[in-house]
Amino acid sequence: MSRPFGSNRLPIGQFSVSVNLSTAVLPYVPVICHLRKQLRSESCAPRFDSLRSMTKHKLFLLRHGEGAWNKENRFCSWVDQRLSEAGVTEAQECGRLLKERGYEFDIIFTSILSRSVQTAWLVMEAMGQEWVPVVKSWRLNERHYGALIGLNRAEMALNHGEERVKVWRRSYDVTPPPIDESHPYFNEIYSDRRYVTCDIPKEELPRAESLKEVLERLLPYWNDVISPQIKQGKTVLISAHGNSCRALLKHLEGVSDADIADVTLPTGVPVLLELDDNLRPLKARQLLGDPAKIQAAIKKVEDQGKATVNTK
Ligand SMILES: O=C(O)[C@@H](CO)OP(=O)(O)O
Repeated sequence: MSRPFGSNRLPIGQFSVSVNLSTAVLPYVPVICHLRKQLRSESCAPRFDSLRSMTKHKLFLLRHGEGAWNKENRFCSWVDQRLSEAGVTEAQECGRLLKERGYEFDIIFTSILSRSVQTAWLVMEAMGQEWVPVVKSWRLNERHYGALIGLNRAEMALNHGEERVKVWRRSYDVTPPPIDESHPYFNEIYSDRRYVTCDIPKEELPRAESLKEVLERLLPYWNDVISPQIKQGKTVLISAHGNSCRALLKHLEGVSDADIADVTLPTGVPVLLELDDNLRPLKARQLLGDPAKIQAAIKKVEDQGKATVNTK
């Protein structure tokens, strides 16, 4: 015998009752249709997007450990200095701290300057994660300080005033005078083999950069290479420089042109950013480590631009 559409027998204990499902479900049909429509509708999509976009990604930015010229208070920029003894210790301590807190990296990006590569190695060694792939690009290099390269900041402050030096060091869109062939470090920089490995011809590499110009050369690399890795769920460490990290922070956190002048990063202190799926920060950046030591280290970097400076 054929059963009428929608009718069924519902077991209730040892009995069963005949139910006409179409009658039982009928009052809920408008609600079900509404819900189905809502789930499919455009207006529903952003709600799901915003849920999805809450997914947390951890991104770590690290300014390399102290380099020899940080200690001598000279603009170092594209001159390839290795870490000082203190810089080696800073990088190792940074690695130990990250290990203690249980962080693990899937990929590391560095500039092509030795101090950022060396820092990444020391961090990974201290973490016991030496196997993690390291990818290098000139686009993460320190800002090109042009003709200021090699000069002593305190002497510059004496000759040109502290304000002028602060503008050169920390403003967003002021480009220092360009380096030219007569500069004592011109050949050392532009005849270095690493600069023929770049994704643009050597002749097109910068001769001086504002922070804005750093961001402009860094952004394509961030968008095309680094951020897809983060979106795939990888935990990324960027071991770079004071100003390349500041440029990226400005971009990710939407820091204003004026406020970025007050952002200073100390050497060897990891900065943790928690990002959603659209790579927007979910909370304020965290500088990891002892807050008092971090404050003192920030002050030391800021004071480098004073006319009299204690570099101890
Ligand atoms: O010397 C440089 O290239 C940078 C730091 O690495 O200097 P400043 O802190 O003055 O931007």
